[in-house]
Amino acid sequence: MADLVLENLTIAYGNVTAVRDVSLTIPKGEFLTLLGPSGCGKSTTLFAIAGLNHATSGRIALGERVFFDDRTGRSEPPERRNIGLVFQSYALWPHKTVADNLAFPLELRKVGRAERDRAIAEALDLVEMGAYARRYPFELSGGQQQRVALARALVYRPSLLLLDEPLSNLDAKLRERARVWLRELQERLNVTTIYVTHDQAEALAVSDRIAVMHNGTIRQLGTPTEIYEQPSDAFVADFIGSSNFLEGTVVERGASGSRVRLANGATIATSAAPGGPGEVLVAIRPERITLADGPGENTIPVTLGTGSYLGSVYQYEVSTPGLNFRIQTDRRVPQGDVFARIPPEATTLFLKSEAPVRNEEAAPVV
Ligand SMILES: Nc1ncnc2c1ncn2[C@@H]1O[C@H](COP(=O)(O)OP(=O)(O)OP(=O)(O)O)[C@@H](O)[C@H]1O
Repeated sequence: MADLVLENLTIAYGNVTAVRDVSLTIPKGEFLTLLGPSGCGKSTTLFAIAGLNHATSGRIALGERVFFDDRTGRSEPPERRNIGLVFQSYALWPHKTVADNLAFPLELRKVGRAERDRAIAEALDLVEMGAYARRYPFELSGGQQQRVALARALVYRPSLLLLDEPLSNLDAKLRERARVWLRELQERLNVTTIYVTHDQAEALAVSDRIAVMHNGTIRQLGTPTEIYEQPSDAFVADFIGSSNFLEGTVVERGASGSRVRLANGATIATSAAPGGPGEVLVAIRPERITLADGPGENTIPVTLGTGSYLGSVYQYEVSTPGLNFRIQTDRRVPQGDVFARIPPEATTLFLKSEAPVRNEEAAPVV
């Protein structure tokens, strides 16, 4: 089984280092997503694997086949890497029919006519576009064009499939359906796939593993559950889903849990604190905080403020002197004084010095 291995990959454009010292092993058949904010180096990494840009240093190999190695000076040209690529823009040739779009990469590979026709029919069937072979791209919807682009990337049976935001031109509903369909197809073909997106919901839904990138480095590599439930640092906790970061000071440390005095003076039980200074951020997801009728274990009095309806849940701003955070509930709650319970097992502690830059999302006020 051929694993794709990136070793100490660094890619610079002049004095901008877009990717720094990235190492990653992707087993055969895995669906791995590179996820991160704009400019974090996702596409640069993908293009280096495809051979469309030149890595500065490091090594890229698929099993025994070395695509790039700066120590030996080896750099295989893109057309020899046998990689299927799909971009956000689809990049179909407008003057060629669907079948001719698929024929082109096979002609480049000098595949004979009979074999070519068979491969085209098979690839179009895979993406459920068999009936559209004679149409031109402008006669297809966005979703259909995206399927044709995928068929063109699969028609020569690539060893790797690289997808750069392939669904971002589709509307939200179609996009959701397309990702389920894409994942099913990828599993059926068992083709190793690297998917680039900045959409965390998409990444959580389709991936075997996610590599969360920031400033050209991988901040965390793990399954969607690991990334969501056990973020390795405050950047990941903030970027994936939504997190509150409550400032506090560790007053008691234990192997399995700590006690933290929050900025409002209340002391709560939390998960274990990191080593280092006692100033911490207690990260907790808004949906894990519950409302209680009165005081109790790990419960703090708060004032419930503005509410937003997010479609499936209600989100409220809550405050207590020195602390502001958000909670989510499945029912509408009147504004006023309430008690918020913070389950210790739902907290993750980070050093205060790691505080992320916040991105506030807008939602309709209820
Ligand atoms: N051809 C180039 N010349 C110079 N700098 C570049 C070039 N391509 C990318 N960069 C820079 O490299 C960094 C990483 O860019 P990259 O396109 O890999 O980011 P990305 O994570 O894919 O972002 P997006 O989600 O916006 O596509 C950015 O700072 C970008 O400005």
